[in-house]
Amino acid sequence: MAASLRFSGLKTPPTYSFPKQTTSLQCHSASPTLLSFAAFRPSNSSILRNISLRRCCESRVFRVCCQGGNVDVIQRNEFEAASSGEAENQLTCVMKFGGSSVASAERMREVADLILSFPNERPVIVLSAMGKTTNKLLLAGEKAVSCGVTNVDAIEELNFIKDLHHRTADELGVERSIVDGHLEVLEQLLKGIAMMKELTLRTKDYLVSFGECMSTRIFAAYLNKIGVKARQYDAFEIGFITTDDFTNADILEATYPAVAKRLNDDWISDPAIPIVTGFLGKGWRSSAITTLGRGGSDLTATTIGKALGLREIQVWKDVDGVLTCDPNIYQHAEPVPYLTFEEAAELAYFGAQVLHPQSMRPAREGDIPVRVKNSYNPNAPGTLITRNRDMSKAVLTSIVLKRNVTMLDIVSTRMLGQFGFLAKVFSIFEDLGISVDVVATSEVSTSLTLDPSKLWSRELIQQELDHVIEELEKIAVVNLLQHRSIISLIGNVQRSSLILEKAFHVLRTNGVNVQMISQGASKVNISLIVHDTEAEQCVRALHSTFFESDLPELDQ
Ligand SMILES: Nc1ncnc2c1ncn2[C@@H]1O[C@H](COP(=O)(O)OP(=O)(O)O)[C@@H](O)[C@H]1O
Ligand SMILES: N[C@@H](CC(=O)OP(=O)(O)O)C(=O)O
Repeated sequence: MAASLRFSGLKTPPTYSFPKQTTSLQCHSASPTLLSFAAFRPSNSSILRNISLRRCCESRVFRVCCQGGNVDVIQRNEFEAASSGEAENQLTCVMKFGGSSVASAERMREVADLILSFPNERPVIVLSAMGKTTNKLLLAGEKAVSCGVTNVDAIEELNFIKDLHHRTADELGVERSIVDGHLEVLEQLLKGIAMMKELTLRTKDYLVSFGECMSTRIFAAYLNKIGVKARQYDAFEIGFITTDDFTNADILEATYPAVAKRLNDDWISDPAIPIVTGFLGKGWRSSAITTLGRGGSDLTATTIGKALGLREIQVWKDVDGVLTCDPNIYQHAEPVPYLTFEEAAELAYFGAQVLHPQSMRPAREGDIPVRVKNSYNPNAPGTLITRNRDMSKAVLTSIVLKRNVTMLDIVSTRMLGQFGFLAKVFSIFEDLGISVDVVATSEVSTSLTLDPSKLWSRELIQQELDHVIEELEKIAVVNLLQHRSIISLIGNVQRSSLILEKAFHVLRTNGVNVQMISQGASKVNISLIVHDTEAEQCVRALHSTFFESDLPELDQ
């Protein structure tokens, strides 16, 4: 059976045939640069895979790409003829506001004004929980484990959360009933935790979901109250399908067409600004609520951006963009005007709290620019993250610190010439499901660091480490070094000699010994491992050298 390409949401959907395919393809988004499709299994309409249809700049064709390569080509003018008229009314961008941006009624009002100050945009809004609600929910859960059922209603954090959401509703002039149901269930859940005397990862995710569910309901109600039509969505009800890795779930491919279809269909049939919960998903096996890891609303936003093929993804924070280093470490950090997806991903992965580590992936795959802006200072230009940027003058872009890292020095017990040593070492980490961050290696020895977040999210940290070492000691002498920090120099590795020369000068002047260094395949990151106690001082000194004094003229 030949496959066909249907353009959903169009009044007279054209159909294209794909002679060699046996699936049907349904368009779920259209933008000037990217169209996304889902391939459906004809027998039961389940999603087979997503397909990106990208504009070929030179020729007047769109190219359909399947996993294995191109499967067919469509004339661009045919598509444009089919989709014209619809594009004018499509959703244009996604705007994500983090907890700091929606921390109070006043902040919510300012965010509403900010959204309305872009009359030409038809945005999808993604919100995090208000202020520190997620932390408070987790604390309340931990207290419930040991406080006894009768004392749950006295948990300070529960009362703080109730008060914050009631007060916010009152101040915005929306009914408290918009969150009352959630607050009641939240209290029941805490009583359940108190009764069971345990807080599983699955329950933790359900517990923290109340934060985003309530902030989005209040905000949507407020927009409607001031005459701006808005519709609230729980991400786990509109197709955010994830793995069942509670507290750290990954988004599955099926999410893109499902989310696009739901948001587009609703928008076309009854336009209202979508207000979507960040951070949350639904486990594909368990059907339970999952979360995408702390700070996961950024990932929700980029996922929606890619799913709908939007023009731009905006993440609104409480800082003037991505900065040259963490402002909590060094207050003279400066905004970085431009970054590539690769630089931003390294920066996020190596610990810059400003972006979720996985959030660049959908944006890069969809080639959708990400703008990091300050909701407290909207006129600041922020940071623009795109596929490419002019690197000819770039040396160092940002310095990132990841603290409390565990490092292992592993030396083979057999001497030179032993093959398979590294393979054995890494298979041990694979078997135990532990991620490795930075590696430096020779034929018979290797030093590596373990991803702290992957360890922290588990309970048996010490036992797990003991187990790793026990396994490694069967083939090597192992030295465990804790309380180390990774300082990542994100920048133009084409200039690595200059970066290293300056960095080592700074470190020597400050009497710091580097314990490991790695410049891997990534063209944007050099990692230095130092002791935790020296790390912040190093970052400040490096910042002064790279960003506050003139660097030598660069050869072009
Ligand atoms: N390199 C960096 N650039 C900008 N902010 C950073 C950086 N490193 C750490 N941060 C911290 O990240 C915070 C913003 O991220 P986050 O708290 O997740 O924002 P939100 O909750 O608004 O999404 C800033 O307030 C800042 O303290
Ligand atoms: N509320 C969640 C998700 C999130 O993304 O928050 P924020 O945007 O405030 O970092 C958290 O605190 O992790």
